[in-house]
Amino acid sequence: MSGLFISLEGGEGVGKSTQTARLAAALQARGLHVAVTREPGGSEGAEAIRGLLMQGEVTRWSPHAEALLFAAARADHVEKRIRPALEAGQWVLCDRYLDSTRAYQGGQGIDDAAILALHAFGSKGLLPDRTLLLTLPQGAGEERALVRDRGVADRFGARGPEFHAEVTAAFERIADAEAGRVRRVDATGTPEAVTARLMDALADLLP
Ligand SMILES: Nc1ncnc2c1ncn2[C@@H]1O[C@H](COP(=O)(O)OP(=O)(O)OP(=O)(O)O)[C@@H](O)[C@H]1O
Ligand SMILES: Cc1cn([C@H]2C[C@H](O)[C@@H](COP(=O)(O)O)O2)c(=O)[nH]c1=O
Repeated sequence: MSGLFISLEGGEGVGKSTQTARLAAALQARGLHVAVTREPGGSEGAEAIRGLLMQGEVTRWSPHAEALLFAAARADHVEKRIRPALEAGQWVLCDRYLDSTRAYQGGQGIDDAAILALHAFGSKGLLPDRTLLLTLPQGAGEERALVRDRGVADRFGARGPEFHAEVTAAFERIADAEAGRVRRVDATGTPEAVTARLMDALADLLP
């Protein structure tokens, strides 16, 4: 039996980690077996690459090098963690996945076709069954993240508002182009309200 693969996407601080945990609990309460994971990371090798990607100066990696590192981390994560969980019949909830590369590295000029080619090579093109795109008014997520991180941003959070606006626009383009896979979910309001919307966006997949 094969499980289902769900990714949660969106810009900085929109509530993906909060909602990944809440959604897992809601699905478990329905008797489903759920594996929770995240990117970059999720396997031993990918977590090591995460350290390289998240620390240091904004200019530590070029956009091309970054795209390769994310693809390498994802290849390990898919092989060691995601595919085995799916093959064991689990629902895999992943906090960020391929669409984050398309939005963040795409937003720095890396061609979408090149990112998809790397994904085809590294991860045999594995796509989520459903992607939940959390949306907030521009800037609201970055503000939440700034409060959470007490003003100390990582290599990506430290970039300016224009960059984050481009990331949001890229996610929107993906959602428009791949409406069968990607569902937008309003991330305003209480965590409880957002989880209820996420469950609605999965209703057609639930047993
Ligand atoms: N519905 C909500 N209302 C208000 N605050 C929230 C809500 N959901 C999450 N938060 C808070 O906003 C901050 C960012 O949430 P979270 O870490 O889940 O976002 P994220 O999308 O995973 O962030 P990142 O993009 O940095 O990984 C946290 O401090 C969290 O407690
Ligand atoms: C998967 C992925 C992530 N990023 C960026 C987006 C975020 O700023 C960080 C991850 O931080 P988080 O707090 O764990 O969300 O990495 C990216 O640029 N490209 C990617 O493929």
